[in-house]
Amino acid sequence: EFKQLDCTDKQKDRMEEFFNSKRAIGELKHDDLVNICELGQGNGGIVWKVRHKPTDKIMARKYCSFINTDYNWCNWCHWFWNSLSPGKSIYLEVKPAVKNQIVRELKVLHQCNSPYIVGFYGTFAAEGQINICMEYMDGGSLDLILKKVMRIPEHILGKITVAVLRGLSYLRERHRIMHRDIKPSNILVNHQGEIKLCDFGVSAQLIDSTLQTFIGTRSYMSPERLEGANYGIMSDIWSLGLSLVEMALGRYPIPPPSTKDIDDLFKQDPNGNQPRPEGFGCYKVLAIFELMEWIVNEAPPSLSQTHFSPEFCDFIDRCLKKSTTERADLNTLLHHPFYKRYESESDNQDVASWIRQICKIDQ
Ligand SMILES: CCOC(=O)c1ccc2n[nH]cc2c1
Repeated sequence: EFKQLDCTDKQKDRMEEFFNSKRAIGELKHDDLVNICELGQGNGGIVWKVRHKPTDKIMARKYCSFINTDYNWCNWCHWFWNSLSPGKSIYLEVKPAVKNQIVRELKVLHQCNSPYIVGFYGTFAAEGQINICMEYMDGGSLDLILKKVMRIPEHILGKITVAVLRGLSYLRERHRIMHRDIKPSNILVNHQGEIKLCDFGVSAQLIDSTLQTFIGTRSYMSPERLEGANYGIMSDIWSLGLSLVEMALGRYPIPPPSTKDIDDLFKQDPNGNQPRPEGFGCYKVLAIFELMEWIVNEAPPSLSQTHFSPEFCDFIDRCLKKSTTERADLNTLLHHPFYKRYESESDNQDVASWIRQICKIDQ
């Protein structure tokens, strides 16, 4: 798979362009950045769209929010309720020495350069928070895209699959790390049709300082990880499979919707680009612990050939095997017919026009 780590000329040009803008920016300083608007709740912090005043460059800045551990009882209650809110993970307060270690470890992000990984401008500590400045992706994350359309069409999901598998390959081959948190909100897109991963676990200390409690109402964690067993890249494969089913159906697929529910969804809106009505798919949302029991004990979700190609259905089945010995590994998936069908078209103009139409980005 080393060959697929090569980039097309267009990708090389884009990466060269990014390096040049990064060099022009130089050392990032807190006072050089001005907030424009909030982009979303990343894992462990809020993500802002910011402008770098000296160069006018637009970036995304994530604050890693820490809480102070010298909390008294009421802080603890605040922390406890806060940590149960969807989508947020809470970092434990770390001593300055440990915070410096996190900033040091995050510097590895300067070496994470791939067309499938969101660009990194730098990290710095300010006002007791760790800031991570990244490339701005004007299409946002796929969970936000999924709120604008009923579901994502299979040919777009094919391109997303190619980008995620290449991003995972890059992280494994060049940095010997897994992602640890593949899900729609950590896959970003832009109006040029680029699809990139963000929020991967590059800093071991930052991971240790993050409460590994089950945050929020959904879990993309694999059965083995939920059971506390050892987990690795195969856990990312499960998360990819679950994310693809959610984006293909337009709703979190556990508990699995009935065949009739799915047929109704597709009858209502065959190509799935109607905006999602309020209370869409108001199905029984399982409590987080019920959900995790379901993932560990029940059959995994799957797609039906009524609405999806046999290759896509088989790809999903291979990703969502509950046993890691049966689950397909990265190399197997890089040779799967569903991946092969999309790996050759590299310029993603179909993705670009789809994103522009949904996000009403002209150009
Ligand atoms: C909701 C979580 O969003 C992020 O973590 C994130 C990271 C980098 C980005 N660039 N453009 C948008 C971004 C969003």
